[in-house]
Amino acid sequence: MARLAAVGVLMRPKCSSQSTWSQRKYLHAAKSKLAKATDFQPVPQSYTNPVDRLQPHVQVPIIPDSEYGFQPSREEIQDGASLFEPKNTEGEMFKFLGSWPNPHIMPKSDVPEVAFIGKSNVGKSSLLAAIFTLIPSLKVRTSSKPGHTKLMNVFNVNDCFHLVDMPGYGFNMPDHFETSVEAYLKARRNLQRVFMLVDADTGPTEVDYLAVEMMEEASKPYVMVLTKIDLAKQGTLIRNLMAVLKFRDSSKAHSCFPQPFLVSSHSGEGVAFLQTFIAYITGHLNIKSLSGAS
Ligand SMILES: Nc1nc2c(ncn2[C@@H]2O[C@H](COP(=O)(O)OP(=O)(O)OP(=O)(O)O)[C@@H](O)[C@H]2O)c(=O)[nH]1
Repeated sequence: MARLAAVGVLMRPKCSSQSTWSQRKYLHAAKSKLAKATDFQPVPQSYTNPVDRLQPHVQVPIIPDSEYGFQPSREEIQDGASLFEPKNTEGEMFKFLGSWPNPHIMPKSDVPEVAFIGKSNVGKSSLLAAIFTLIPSLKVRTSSKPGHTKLMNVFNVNDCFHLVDMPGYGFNMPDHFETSVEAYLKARRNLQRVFMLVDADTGPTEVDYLAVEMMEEASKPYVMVLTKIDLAKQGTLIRNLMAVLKFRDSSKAHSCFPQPFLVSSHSGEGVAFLQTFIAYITGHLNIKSLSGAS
């Protein structure tokens, strides 16, 4: 728990060697393997943490109890997820606020914001669509074509917080990526947490580590989220989860929340758990069992 408390407050100084995104992108040959639709077994949406179903297949604790920062009860997860349910039939408290290419022309706001970042096609827009699944009036556009999301799309949740869908990096990333995403991370004052999405089937790639560098340089706290867990075979999922944990334990991950999250936007697994975490870190859910997980 001490370690979790530290992550909440301890933002290390910026790295001395500051490289720009465009420098980084040339360092990287983005040739990630395409996710294969093997072993697809949808599971019903649940109010559990998907890590729990992997644990029986691993001899050592995947995440030791001492490292768990966020372990809400089933009732607390139901409460957290209910924040994403419309309070009236129109769902009018949920709004698409707009799209912007850079943070300087975005309307200023005091409402806490969380952003979803990841490489092209990792499933950012799909995750937002899954989060808003009970709000049919709120359409989030997804595409199988990588690099579809070019602007920063801001959604208002119940006037409690904003969720921001960021342009993807890597293949077909927009030319203005540096002036949009990098500038947003550095300039946006109400940004509370970045959700760094990684494909569960391929695991973290070089280009993801470059994005992590960007967040470390901006001193922004981030959380690792493995997406498309319905596509990854169990062994692959465990291996890639371990890779994320190994990275978390490295000297490069100062601002990383210790507990990764697992989701499938198609089957819904892990979505309620993630919704609860968002509700919690933006200050809209009181979880009795937690003290230092923010
Ligand atoms: N099986 C499966 N497919 C998914 C999941 N999430 C997304 N996809 C698919 O992956 C593709 C890309 O999803 P998007 O949500 O558009 O990805 P993105 O990260 O917003 O993409 P960019 O616009 O390129 O940044 C789409 O064909 C989705 O249907 C998932 O959880 N499971």
